Parts: sequence; C-alpha cells; structure tokens
Amino acid sequence: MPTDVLLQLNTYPLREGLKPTYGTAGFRSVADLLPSTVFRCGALMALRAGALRQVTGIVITASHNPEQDNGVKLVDPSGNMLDSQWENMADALAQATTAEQALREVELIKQTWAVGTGGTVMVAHDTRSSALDLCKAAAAGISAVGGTPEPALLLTTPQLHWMVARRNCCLPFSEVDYFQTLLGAFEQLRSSHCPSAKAQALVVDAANGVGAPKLAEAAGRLSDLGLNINVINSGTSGALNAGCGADFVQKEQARPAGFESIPSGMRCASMDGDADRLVYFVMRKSGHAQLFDGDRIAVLAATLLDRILHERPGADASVRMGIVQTAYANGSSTRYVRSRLTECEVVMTPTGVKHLHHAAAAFDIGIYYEANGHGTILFKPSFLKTLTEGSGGWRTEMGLLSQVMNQAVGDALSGLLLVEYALCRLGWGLAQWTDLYTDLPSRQLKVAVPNRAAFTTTDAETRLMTPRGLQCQVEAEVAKVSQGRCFVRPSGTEDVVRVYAEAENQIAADQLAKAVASLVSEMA
Ligand SMILES: CC(=O)N[C@H]1[C@@H](OP(=O)(O)O)O[C@H](CO)[C@@H](O)[C@@H]1O
Ligand SMILES: [Mg+2]
Repeated sequence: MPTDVLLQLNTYPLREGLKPTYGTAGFRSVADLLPSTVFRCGALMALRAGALRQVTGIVITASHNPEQDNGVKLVDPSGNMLDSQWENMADALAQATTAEQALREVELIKQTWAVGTGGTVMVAHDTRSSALDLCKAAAAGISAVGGTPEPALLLTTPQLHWMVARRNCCLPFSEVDYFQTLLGAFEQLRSSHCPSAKAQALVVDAANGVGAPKLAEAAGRLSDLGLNINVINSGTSGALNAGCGADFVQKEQARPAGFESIPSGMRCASMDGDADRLVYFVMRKSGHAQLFDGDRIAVLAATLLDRILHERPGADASVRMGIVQTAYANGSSTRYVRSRLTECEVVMTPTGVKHLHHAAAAFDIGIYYEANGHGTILFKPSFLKTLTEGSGGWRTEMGLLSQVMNQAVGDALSGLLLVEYALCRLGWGLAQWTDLYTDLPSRQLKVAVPNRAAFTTTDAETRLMTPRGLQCQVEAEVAKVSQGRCFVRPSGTEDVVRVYAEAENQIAADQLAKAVASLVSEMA
C-alpha cells in the first residue's frame, strides 16, 4: 500500500542536509538525527527478510561511542552483518531526501528482489536513553512494508546476531539458550580438561553498558566453576563508555574510571558498550594498563588450537587454520604467527568485522580479531560435521569450543570464556601470555577533516590513493624511523581520518603519528 508507506515515511523525514552512510558497521550519528535512518533500516531489513523468507535483525546501538550517539547494526539471516550487496541499497534508501524518493527506493528493492511483503525482524537495543524511541521507529519501518517487528529486547549486539542465526537454523534461540550454550560448553571444557584449575578472580569493566547486566547473569554460574567475576562500571552511576570500556583501555592504555582501588597486578578485562569487544589488561604501579589486545587473544587462541590439533592421534590429517587481522594488528603479533605458528596462515583484510568474518569462514578453523578486541573463532560447518562422525577427546573439545565461540559475530562473553579456558588448558598465567612476543610501540590519532571521503585507500587500507601525493609524503616520514610503519584511513564510524603508527620505541611512534597527522591536516 504505497500511500500508507508514503504517509509513514513522511512521519520520519530526513533532516535537511544529512547524508547518512552505512560505514564500517551500520549507520551511526547523534541520536536525534537518526529516526529517519532507523525507520528506513527497519523497512530494508523487513524486505530482506521477505526476500529470503527468513528472519533478519536490527540492533539499536552506537557500540563504544558516547551516550548521546546512537546507531543501527543490521543482521542478516546467517547472523552475520548485512550482505555487502545490500549496503548500497541501504545507503540509497537512507539518503533519499524526500519521502517520495524513499518510496521509489523501496519499490526498486521490491522489484529487484521480487519481494511482495516484509518478513519478521528481531529487534534489540543497548542501554542508551534514546533506544526506545529508535526501536519504535524501527518497528514502524518494519510494519510499513508489511513486515512483523518482534518486541525490542535489551541485549548485547552478539546475543541478537546469535539468536537470528539460531532461529533460521530452527535451533533454540532464546536468551536462556544463549547462556546455556556458551556457559554449558565452557563448564564441560573446564571439567574435562582442567578439573583441578585454581580459582581465579577477574575484574571486568563493563563500560556502563548492556554487558553489565548480561555478565551479571553469567557470573553466578562462573563462580561455581571457580571464576569469580567482579563487574565494575555496571551502569548504576557512571556514563556509558566515558573514560572506560574496551575502546578507551585499548587506545589509551590507561586506568579506566572506576578502577582506582583495583590493585596493580590484578587480572582485568574490559568490554565495550554493546559487548562485542573485549580486551584484557593488568594495571601497573605507574598507572599504565598493560594491554592484552585482540591480537594477543587471537595468538592465544591459535596456540590453544595448535596444541589440541597436535595432541590428537593421527595428527597428520590436515586441518586448515588461519588468523585474520587488519592493518591495525601489531606487527609483532603478525611476525610471531608467521615465525612460530607455522601451520596457521595469516590473512589481512580491511577494517570491520564484515571483512574479517568472511575471510575467516574460508578456513576449517578461522580465528579473527581486530586489535580492539572485536572477533571470534569460526569453525567451518563441514569441519564440525567430520568431528561428530567419530568420538574422541579432541573432537569433543573442538565441538565445545565452537559452542563457546559465537559463530555469528564477535562476542565479548565468548572472548572472556576463551581466554579463561585457554590459560587454564595451557597451564599458563598472564606472564606466559605476555612473553609470547613484545608489542611494537604504537600510536593512534584521529584527525578531524572537512571531508573524510576525500581519503581513499588500497591494499587492505595500508596505502592512500587520494589525496594525491599524500602517500609519498607518509612514506618519507616512515623512512626516517627504525621499524616504522604508518597508514592513514578514513573512519567508517566517526567523522575523522585515523592515523596509525608503529616504531621501535614509543617516542618514535608518537612522533611518526604526529608528523603524519599534520600532513593529513595540511592536505585536508
Ligand atoms: C581503528 C578501530 O578501532 N576501528 C574500529 C571502528 O571502525 P572505524 O571504521 O575505524 O571507525 O569501529 C568498527 C565498528 O565497531 C570496528 O570494527 C573498527 O575496528
Ligand atoms: Mg561494539
């Protein structure tokens, strides 16, 4: 009923001059500017559900960004992020300046995908105060094209991805099932392989986000297993992601808010606002947070899996294992995998889980983590099938790991369970994990520019194509520095250009980043 849709589209007009873009992980902006985009994303995901005759999902979240921001992440029936072919349609629909033009985009999608009416869309949101209004906008968009919006639930991003994936495979998909699957598998792993593991304490910074109540739900069961979790920044007083959370700890390598009384040397972890990122850290007396980032989690995971594969009888049957990284991975981690974990391939992709996930899915066991702690381990379904065909300790162990690790998307809870299991299975403390390799000092800077679209890249974002001439200038700066590496790329989630630099020592890394940031500013 086009006129109804038109009426509805008119209720959620696009603010003049706004040009929302899909970016690295969906649409993001100041919450007040989002109702139109979220309404249209609702319509899009209902049409996608209708076209594929499966359930899709929407998460209202701006992840690690501040409370006043919000955004929308779009979930495909597989539980992965929206198919890249549909990103252009999402952009065209979100950017249509009038209701009539937006309606034409809706009609175009319907024709192209031969979809008569929308399907069912699951909706989740994080703890932001703007969530409920935006959930209403999403539901209105879903209904406008004849789809069915499910009641919006307070969930972590990875929980909703997991639920959508499971539902489309006709598997139990409630939140209770989620906890039962991850925690039940973790319990079995611990009791089979580390029955006499010592009790451990872990202090978790939940960024004052949705991860706090969810981790609190898991904490009782984990404490029965000897893992005593103390959640800090649980949302009762502090602001979301303000001076805390995985993004803060990774980028600043400093003490997050709320950790003033945590003794140095204590095992700590930090999640982001929607609980799809996780990093570990230990406070040092200097106030510096010693970081165990996504690269180090990936290397720990590869070490664990390598051990399991080597222990199995008839270890000659080949299993293809790979680690997927981005240009932000610390050079030392890449060098370590290439030189020491020789049976593990290394693949580089552009930033964003959508790229890493697909590359990881090509392996029997694909480990992917961004340096910021966003990632998981994928087990290829055909590989998992071979595991269930025979019985054996290592097969069961792999199968259980595939349940601990969210197979749809990166998940902080999966990451936490993985690290805890890997350390106890390998018999390691944090010292052995630290000693694997030494991170090269690095520095990340953001540069505000009038038009970040002027910055385009190639070679998995490691080289600039435009503005012309800038790449040569960057290389000239890099050449001045021992073990220097530096790249520039436009952010896909914030209105900035990012500069990453690495060098032999911190001073040189800082100087390199600063010099290149100045070049970027001048050029912009
Ligand atoms: C350097 C960095 O941390 N970039 C993050 C950030 O993307 P940008 O496109 O760099 O803004 O947010 C993405 C979504 O959470 C995440 O996947 C990515 O790793
Ligand atoms: Mg996040």
